[in-house]
Amino acid sequence: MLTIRELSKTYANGVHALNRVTLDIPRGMFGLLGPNGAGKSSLMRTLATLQEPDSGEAFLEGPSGERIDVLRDKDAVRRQLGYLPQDFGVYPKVSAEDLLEHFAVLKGLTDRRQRRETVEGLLQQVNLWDARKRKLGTYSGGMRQRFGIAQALLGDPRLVIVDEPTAGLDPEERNRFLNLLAEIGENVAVILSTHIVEDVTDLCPTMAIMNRGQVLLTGKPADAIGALQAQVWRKQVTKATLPDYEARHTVLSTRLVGGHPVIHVFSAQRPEEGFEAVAPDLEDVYFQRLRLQAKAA
Ligand SMILES: Nc1ncnc2c1ncn2[C@@H]1O[C@H](COP(=O)(O)OP(=O)(O)OP(=O)(O)O)[C@@H](O)[C@H]1O
Repeated sequence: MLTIRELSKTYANGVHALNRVTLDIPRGMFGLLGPNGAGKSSLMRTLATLQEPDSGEAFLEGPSGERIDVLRDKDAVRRQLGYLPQDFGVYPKVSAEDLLEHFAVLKGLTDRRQRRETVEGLLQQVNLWDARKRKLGTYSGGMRQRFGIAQALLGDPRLVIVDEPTAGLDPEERNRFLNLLAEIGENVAVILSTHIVEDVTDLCPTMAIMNRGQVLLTGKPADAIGALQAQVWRKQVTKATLPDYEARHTVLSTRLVGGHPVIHVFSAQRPEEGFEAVAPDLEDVYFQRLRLQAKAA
């Protein structure tokens, strides 16, 4: 659905935000996972035609199978695009229904009856129908994000980009929001950028891990997890000995369990006495890739 080739971007301050990013993004949910500053927003903004890369290409498959040049044919891309930016702001004194109606006009839905049907349908789809007359300023974070998805879906986009949408949502709102995205992903390509590993584990059939402008891994989460089989080991240690373990081993993560640090270590063999093998998960994959990159630097 979307092919990205060798996209690079260096900002005026010298930061390499994108370093030859190459990705193939199919229909369905695609998780773009990376820590803060990885370059996710730079990539999302580039695909949303809001900023220019220094070099590289990107092509989107159009409704009749035609190739749309994302970097050159911006209007054609925008007609196929729904975008929920990281800092999506709403007018607090306006109702959801009125603002969505307003966005629909901007999106070119000129026929009044058709527009009303679209707005109603979207408010129902994102479960805000009962709250449609309320001012957006009274909405919870999750409701605001669901409103953000409604505006992104105006005009039946084939590509939906959502940038860090679950940050700051409580678990219930987060689940609700992710379920909504999964439903949308049945028909179109949805790129979900996030630094929350579970967002990707729970619902993305394909994914990429990104850091410092580079793609460190791309593929199916299950394959990446499978490749780490029998190479992740766990041990409970003390706070005092933790730095020694970190010096001797590739420590992927440290978690306090009952006040004691429990470490996950990446190693082809049992690192030493007292370590037990654990089934790897996507968090192990994520940290292993970040550690490998740090070592190579
Ligand atoms: N307009 C800009 N000018 C200069 N540097 C920038 C600009 N925008 C982003 N950066 C820098 O580029 C790098 C990548 O930023 P980007 O926002 O793309 O990352 P991110 O993965 O989306 O992280 P976050 O979740 O914090 O937004 C960071 O080091 C950031 O400080």
